[in-house]
Amino acid sequence: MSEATLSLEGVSKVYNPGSAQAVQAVIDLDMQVTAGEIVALLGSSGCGKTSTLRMIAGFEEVSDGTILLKGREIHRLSPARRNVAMAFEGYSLYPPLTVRDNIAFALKSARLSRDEIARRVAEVAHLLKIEDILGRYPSSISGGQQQRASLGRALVRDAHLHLLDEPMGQLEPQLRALLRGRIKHYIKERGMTAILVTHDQTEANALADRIAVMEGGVLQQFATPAALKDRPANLFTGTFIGEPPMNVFLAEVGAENGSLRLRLGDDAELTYAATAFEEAVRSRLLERGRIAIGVRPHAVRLVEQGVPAHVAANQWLGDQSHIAAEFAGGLLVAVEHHRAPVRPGECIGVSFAPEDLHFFDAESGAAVSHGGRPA
Ligand SMILES: Nc1ncnc2c1ncn2[C@@H]1O[C@H](COP(=O)(O)OP(=O)(O)OP(=O)(O)O)[C@@H](O)[C@H]1O
Repeated sequence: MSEATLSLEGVSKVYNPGSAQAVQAVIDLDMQVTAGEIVALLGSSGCGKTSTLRMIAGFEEVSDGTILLKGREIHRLSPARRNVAMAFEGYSLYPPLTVRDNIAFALKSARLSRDEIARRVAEVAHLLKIEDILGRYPSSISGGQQQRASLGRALVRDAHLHLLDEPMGQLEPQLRALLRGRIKHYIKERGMTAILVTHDQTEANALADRIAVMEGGVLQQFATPAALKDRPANLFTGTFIGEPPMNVFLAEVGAENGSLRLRLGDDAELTYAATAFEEAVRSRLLERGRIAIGVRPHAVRLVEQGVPAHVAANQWLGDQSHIAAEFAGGLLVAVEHHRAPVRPGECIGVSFAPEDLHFFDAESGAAVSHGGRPA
């Protein structure tokens, strides 16, 4: 991996420190972003992703920690001196300027030639499908158009780092899907480094090389989309990433005659050949005795000889069936890629292949193993 372009070291943010309204928005965040990478900060509302972005941009003070950009400490510099371009969720376009002049503003300040400015503005306007509103003022265009103008104003700039706060939140799904592809291509072609904030997994998966999952101000995992799905670091990431969410059950672990038994509640038991799990995994499971099992809905198999489950609902979504069934004192969700002929009230058999099982510590939620191998 090449040298980190951006480095966050022990970064924390406390709003209203020392008062009754104190909020710990970001806690001891360590993160390295490599040159040319697109990173998504992903998490639910209030998890601290926007605070993180604003600290990097310089619109929010860092309460503790260090931010380095290309080896230079930037966290005490004014936003203008950081060489960071940001597209704001609230757009913040200059009202007296046309969309064209908004986008060209930073290029004029950087004293680029008139031709170069015109070329770049036209290019980014084409990219974002806003060629027809370049002559209009912010107050006379829609929210979605303002958002694209704000995005254009950031993307057009030369900067060490581009920050995009919910860059497509106002756009309808078709346009969003089109622009995702175009923006990724634009960023990659130019070797730009970008961080985007989103609460939309699809957007993070489509755009980002790596995703930083945050919750309660704490970075839960920072990994590629594939690694987040296949090897979630803890129960939070496991259940947050993936749609429908991962099924989770508590189990008592036992071993006898070369098999591993997982007892789920009073009425369900899973039995596997002990050799399906590496020795290190078996001993970790037996040591704990009680474990949380995670299995993704797409990995649930419906088989006649499976463990019994009672169908509560079966929804056909046009290209897949989502089946919810009462299982081990909870609800199990299974996804079938055909129209599954099962009805509410019916008893079905389910099974899980050992390679599809994720084990988590029942108390801390930390991952123990994935697919039979240690986490
Ligand atoms: N200016 C502020 N003063 C006090 N508390 C704040 C301020 N800005 C954010 N917070 C609080 O800090 C926490 C993190 O907020 P932040 O905006 O960073 O989260 P977020 O994940 O970006 O959420 P959203 O997606 O809703 O924007 C929240 O509890 C929020 O209420």
